[in-house]
Amino acid sequence: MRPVLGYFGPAGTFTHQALRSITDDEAIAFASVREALDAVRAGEVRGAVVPIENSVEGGVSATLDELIAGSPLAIRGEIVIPVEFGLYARPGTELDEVRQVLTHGHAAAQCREWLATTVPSAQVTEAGSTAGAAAEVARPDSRYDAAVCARVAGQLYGLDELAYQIEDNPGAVTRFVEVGVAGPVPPRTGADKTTLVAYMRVDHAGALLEILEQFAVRGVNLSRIESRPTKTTLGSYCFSIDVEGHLHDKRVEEALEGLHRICPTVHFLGSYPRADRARPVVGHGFSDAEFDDAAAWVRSLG
Ligand SMILES: O=C(O)C(=O)Cc1ccccc1
Repeated sequence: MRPVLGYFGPAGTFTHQALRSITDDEAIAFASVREALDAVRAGEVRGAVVPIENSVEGGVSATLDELIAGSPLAIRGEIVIPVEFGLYARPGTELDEVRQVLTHGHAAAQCREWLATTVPSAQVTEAGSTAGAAAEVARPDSRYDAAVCARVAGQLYGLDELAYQIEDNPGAVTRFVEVGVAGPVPPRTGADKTTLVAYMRVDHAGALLEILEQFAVRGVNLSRIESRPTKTTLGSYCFSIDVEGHLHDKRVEEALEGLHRICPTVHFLGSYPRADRARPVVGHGFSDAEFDDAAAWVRSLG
């Protein structure tokens, strides 16, 4: 295995910026989330950084699906960075000449209003990534006039900035995760998150409520829950869930035991330190000491 990290590239993607915020070491770009995670599974890289959630668009489906698509992977850490977009074109292109815009779907969604107002006649086409779009626009014979991407990508591929901060929701952030092969769970920091995927039974009413109850009755707060189709039949869903806490917190451990009892399948995708280092508020009756005390009391009953 090469002791390097992979990332969703090419150079200049927001994912690349997220990676650069944690290391200056050599890293390998992959053209898709799937290729980056496949390289982790194949042992070609020691881990990979991929986008997972955006404050405007929600979950990144490719990542949520690929994380559970093959041999077990685990999230080792998260990175949250602000995302600001610009419109970049080959030198000489004016804003009113822009007819064809190329960008990643999440970028298009976050700049939809600005594009519709400022370049109303432009057609927006989805690219594999924002930096890939910039690289394509840089080709002299490209059929695309401009790319929506990060400023670093515009500069990297020799494009001119036609506009900056074109996002419809200023202050948007994207969350990225560093993923490795599943192994021992890192120790608790006191400010951790746990990611898992729970499959819902479809044979009776209230199955989703039963999943949520496992957390609620143990005082475990969720920071994200999203449904994803299981890809088997119409109407069959699983839930991708982030919980506040670590596998070795008693309340999380017991919630996972509860899920295991009621769900046909549960994937554990890792416990890792939160990017914001915020410690969860543990309600009365839900601390480790209170769980231990309760268990000791039951044992003492005979
Ligand atoms: O295409 C990129 O640059 C990515 O890293 C994916 C992405 C796209 C838009 C917002 C955040 C991340």
